[in-house]
Amino acid sequence: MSYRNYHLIEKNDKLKNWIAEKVELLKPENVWICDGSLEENQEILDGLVKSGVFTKLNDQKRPNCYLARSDPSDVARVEKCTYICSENEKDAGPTNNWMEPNKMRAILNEKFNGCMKGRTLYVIPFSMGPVGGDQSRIGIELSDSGYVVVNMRIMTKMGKAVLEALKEDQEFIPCVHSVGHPLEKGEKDLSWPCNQTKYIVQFPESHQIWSFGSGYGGNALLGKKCFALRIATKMCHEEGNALAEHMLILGLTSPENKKYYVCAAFPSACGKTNLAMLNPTLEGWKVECVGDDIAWLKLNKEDGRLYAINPEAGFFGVAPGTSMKSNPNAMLSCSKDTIFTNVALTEDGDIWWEGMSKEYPKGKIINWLGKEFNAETNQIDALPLAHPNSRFTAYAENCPVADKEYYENGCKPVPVSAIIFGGRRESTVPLVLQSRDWCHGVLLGASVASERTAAAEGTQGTLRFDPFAMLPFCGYNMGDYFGYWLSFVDKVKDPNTLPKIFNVNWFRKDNGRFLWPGYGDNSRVLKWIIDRIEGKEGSAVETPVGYLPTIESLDLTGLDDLPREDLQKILTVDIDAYLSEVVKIREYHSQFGDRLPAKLSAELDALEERLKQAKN
Ligand SMILES: Nc1nc2c(ncn2[C@@H]2O[C@H](COP(=O)(O)OP(=O)(O)OP(=O)(O)O)[C@@H](O)[C@H]2O)c(=O)[nH]1
Ligand SMILES: O=C([O-])CC(=O)C(=O)O
Ligand SMILES: [Mn+2]
Repeated sequence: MSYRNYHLIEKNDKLKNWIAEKVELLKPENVWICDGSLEENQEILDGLVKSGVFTKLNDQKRPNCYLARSDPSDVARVEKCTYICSENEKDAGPTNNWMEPNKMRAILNEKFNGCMKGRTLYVIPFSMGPVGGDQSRIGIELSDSGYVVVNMRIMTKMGKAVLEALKEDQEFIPCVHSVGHPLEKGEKDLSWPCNQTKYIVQFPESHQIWSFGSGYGGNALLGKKCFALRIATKMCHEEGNALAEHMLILGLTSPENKKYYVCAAFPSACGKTNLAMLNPTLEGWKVECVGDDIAWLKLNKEDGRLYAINPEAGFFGVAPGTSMKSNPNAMLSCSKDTIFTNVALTEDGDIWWEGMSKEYPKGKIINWLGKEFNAETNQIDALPLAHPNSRFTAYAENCPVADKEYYENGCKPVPVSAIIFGGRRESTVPLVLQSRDWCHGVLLGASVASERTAAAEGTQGTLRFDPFAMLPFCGYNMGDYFGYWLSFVDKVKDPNTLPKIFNVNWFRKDNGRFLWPGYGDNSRVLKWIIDRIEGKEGSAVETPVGYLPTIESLDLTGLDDLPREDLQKILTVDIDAYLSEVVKIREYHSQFGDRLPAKLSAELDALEERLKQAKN
């Protein structure tokens, strides 16, 4: 077996043995230990272009950018094929697919046996969080996909420095990934090899990850959803004072120059990236981006506060709908050094997607499937030009509003003042509300429901519960996870040191029209949240579902066009709608049986009681 860069692993016996064992199973043609250098990256990129996987974009327009088109069947996370294989079925809980670990291991052994024939096995050492950081953790991904290597180099801290930091007795998370398409001698490769059979498997007790058959995003970039969420949730629960969450982290500076950090959990494709880098329409306010998808939080026992890091180093952002108008900072983040997946290619070698501009670009366009389209002839069978879940992979540090204080000082944990939950809800849920206290806030998280999006397979638009926006990402029983969240109030001397909890909804509609302008105007809601944190008098009214702003307490300067009836609609609590919501939440929670914390049921009962009283 020929190894490239063998010296990088030579001193670590545990790592060396693990790799050797896997090489025997996977049977690759050769092994490439990634050092993470620019030269190495360029070599892999050039190879991907040569083999037709990548198209290099126009260097004048998009320096150092590439386009990949996936197989049409491999465009999103596959939740049906995602498993939590705990020893005990009950520990995976009713919201996860489960299979007996031994049975799954037998399947995986069969699937992975020889699956890398004719291919290079890349060894990808990566750190989630800054290399050597207090809250950071290390993983090693084995993959037969060059696409995965160049994406992991953007999404994580990847390469030699990680191996140097990894001590022999230190834990690393072993991640094995294959596209599941071995090559026989002389067989020509596909531009996006994958397998119709897919397995995305987490073994929570032994902290192992195995992924087979897909090359796409959350299925294949194993540092992201598999490690930083599914395995990390389990590790945090074991340790007892940390959380791994599907949350953005933003720094918010007020006109008084006071800085606050806010985390927000919304389900996939429900606005995290947009909120994380928003340009406030309110004068004097500044938003800086720490992270747009995942937060690792840790309780500091001394001051009773939660401190957050972004375990990722890049954005894997939703492309459609992103424009210089809706999210200029995301557009600028992907103006260079970016990998685009499943977007359209324009005649001048640039990219395009629905919502980037009102009009189609001129000339010949190649859609995400490789089909030709022209604005003049307008063949509708080539639409949409970009897949609804097409994505850009961009360096966080290329974001114009990347939080300087954070990124230029070694990514040290930041103290969190507020946690926001939210989802995509046409009706019922108001623009913003504050929880009564921590436990009521946990109920808000446990009750998040959202209309389905393109980020995962399934019928779009139908409502599904997605507690804490973690439904596809919790690595253990979600009932236990609710209990764990509740327990934080008992871990601190004064509950006031914990972040205040809020719920938002940017997506209320009336006859198909959004009632709230959203995007940069969401800064008005952030300002209200700060007013609440600072205890500003008269900023809220108490309602059965929590504290809501009055129209007067929202800063609407410059929003004269917004009809006041619309505002009234999104700031009113519809008691009857909430009463039927309570029934649905209770039914949803009942699946957790004896793992549902009594304290959470009591919170829900109390909410129902308050609603009933308001009705009478
Ligand atoms: N109406 C409205 N749409 C929004 C708003 N914020 C985001 N969106 C749209 O929601 C979609 C997804 O937004 P993102 O910010 O990419 O979602 P995300 O939560 O980061 O998604 P993942 O990366 O899948 O976890 C895009 O089409 C946005 O244009 C808003 O305030 N109002
Ligand atoms: O995991 C992915 O493929 C993309 C993502 O951020 C999500 O779906 O939440
Ligand atoms: Mn996400």
